[in-house]
Amino acid sequence: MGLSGASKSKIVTGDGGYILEDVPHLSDYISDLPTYPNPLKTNPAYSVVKQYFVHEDDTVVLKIIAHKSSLRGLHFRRAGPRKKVYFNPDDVHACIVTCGGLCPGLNTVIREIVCGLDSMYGVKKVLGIEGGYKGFYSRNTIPLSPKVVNDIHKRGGTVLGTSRGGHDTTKIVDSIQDRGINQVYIIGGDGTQKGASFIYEEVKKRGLKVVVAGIPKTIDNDISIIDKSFGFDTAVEEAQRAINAAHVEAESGENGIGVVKVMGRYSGFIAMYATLASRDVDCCLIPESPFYLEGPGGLFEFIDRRLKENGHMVLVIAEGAGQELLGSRHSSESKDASGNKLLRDIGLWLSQKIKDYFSKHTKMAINLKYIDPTYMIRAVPSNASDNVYCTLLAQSAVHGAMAGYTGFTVGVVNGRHSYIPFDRITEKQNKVVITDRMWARLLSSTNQPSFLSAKDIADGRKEETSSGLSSTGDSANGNLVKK
Ligand SMILES: Nc1ncnc2c1ncn2[C@@H]1O[C@H](COP(=O)(O)OP(=O)(O)O)[C@@H](O)[C@H]1O
Ligand SMILES: O=P(O)(O)OC[C@H]1O[C@](O)(COP(=O)(O)O)[C@@H](O)[C@@H]1O
Ligand SMILES: [Mg+2]
Repeated sequence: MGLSGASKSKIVTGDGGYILEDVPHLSDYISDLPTYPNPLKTNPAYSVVKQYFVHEDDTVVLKIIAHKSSLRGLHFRRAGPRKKVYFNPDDVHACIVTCGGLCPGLNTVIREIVCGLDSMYGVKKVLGIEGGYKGFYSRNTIPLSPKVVNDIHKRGGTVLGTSRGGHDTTKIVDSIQDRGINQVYIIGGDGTQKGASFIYEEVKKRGLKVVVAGIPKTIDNDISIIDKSFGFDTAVEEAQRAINAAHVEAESGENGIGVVKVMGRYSGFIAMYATLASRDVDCCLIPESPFYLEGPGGLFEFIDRRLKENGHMVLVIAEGAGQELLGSRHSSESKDASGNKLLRDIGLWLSQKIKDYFSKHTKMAINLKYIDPTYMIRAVPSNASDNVYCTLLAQSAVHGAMAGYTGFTVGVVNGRHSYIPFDRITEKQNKVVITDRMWARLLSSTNQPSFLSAKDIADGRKEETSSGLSSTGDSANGNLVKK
């Protein structure tokens, strides 16, 4: 096996086209670090475990579908406890920060980092950074202990507070250094993980023995590589409530139309999954699938037909869908503090357009109810399965940090917890692939128009092939399956 140290990423190659995209380790830039036996070995709770530690060569494959002639392809380091740790638990001073928008499960991840550090490794010093990245240099900190975080998983939001913007690498690393922090746990989405990568680079430049570990968060499920982000299931479940309400309203009125807007800036996963789960939805509109309103094959024609057939209909729209139809707003004011494009309210706009169309062009009196549950969906506590998921993610992050790995995001890849380099996580966003079988399943469940011409479909296929990623068409979650 050869190690290519020239590039930014740590690539290890092996036989049969095997590639390990490894994560950095403290020992890459600090020599002669002392190691300690992992205290899990003597932890009575873990005495039942047959194999205490993850083998140091264990890796997780990215491409799970293989052919006879397939290369073994890209792998990531498997997460989990290691035989040796690079920190004496008494010397650990950890901190946790949450950044970006809310997401169900944030408090669970905070809780389980604190409890995992304490119960598995005996680490007692953990600090909560208030209010996101800017909290490192402008806000207070909260000492966190298992007692302090005991009940927080039952609450929505984040007990630490969060924010957008304010990422100042120098000030953040100064604060880490001044406080003597040596493990930094950063919970946040794609923007946050980019920020975490800068923190890691600066820490390395200063030669500090500080681990930087990311835990990916977003209800939009738009983080690539990982199977699914925590809180997504909860968000979909919550979106169902709004869809149910819209259906009840629509069904009860004459020519009732229920319009529900859900989050999803660039990716329509919440809308797609909520639609597939509900079966009451007649049309689902997502950012990845452009649509048009008027003329043959347009949305108005479809709504008209559905109302005549069923007497009511439910439409679910992701906030990022159809933005091009609204026209652009002055670019100076259209970004948030983190640089994310601010979107106009497509749900409200579309509802008005539908009302206008029916009053001007038909004799049909419609009864439209617009429901916007966006913030309700992400402000709830995580459900049972997300709670367990958050616990495992937090523990994987703790194991990685104690083992001296750094510059990584922890994530589940094909069902296995893995350590993924920051750059890999942030290089592109996860999107619904509308030429994939999952979107076809949705189209077949709603019977809505695809709004695609034969040329659009052919172009989409060409694009996937040329980007080196192609869909097998049968992925379980509607993501690309990398070949
Ligand atoms: N390219 C970037 N470089 C450094 N920091 C970033 C970058 N993008 C976002 N951030 C920081 O990450 C935090 C969260 O980003 P944001 O985009 O709001 O949410 P999310 O992490 O959920 O995508 C903010 O404090 C922001 O300043
Ligand atoms: O109003 P806010 O707080 O900026 O959040 C809105 C955004 O939050 C999200 O739910 C998630 O965004 P992040 O993952 O960047 O936090 C987007 O879908 C939505 O546009
Ligand atoms: Mg983001």
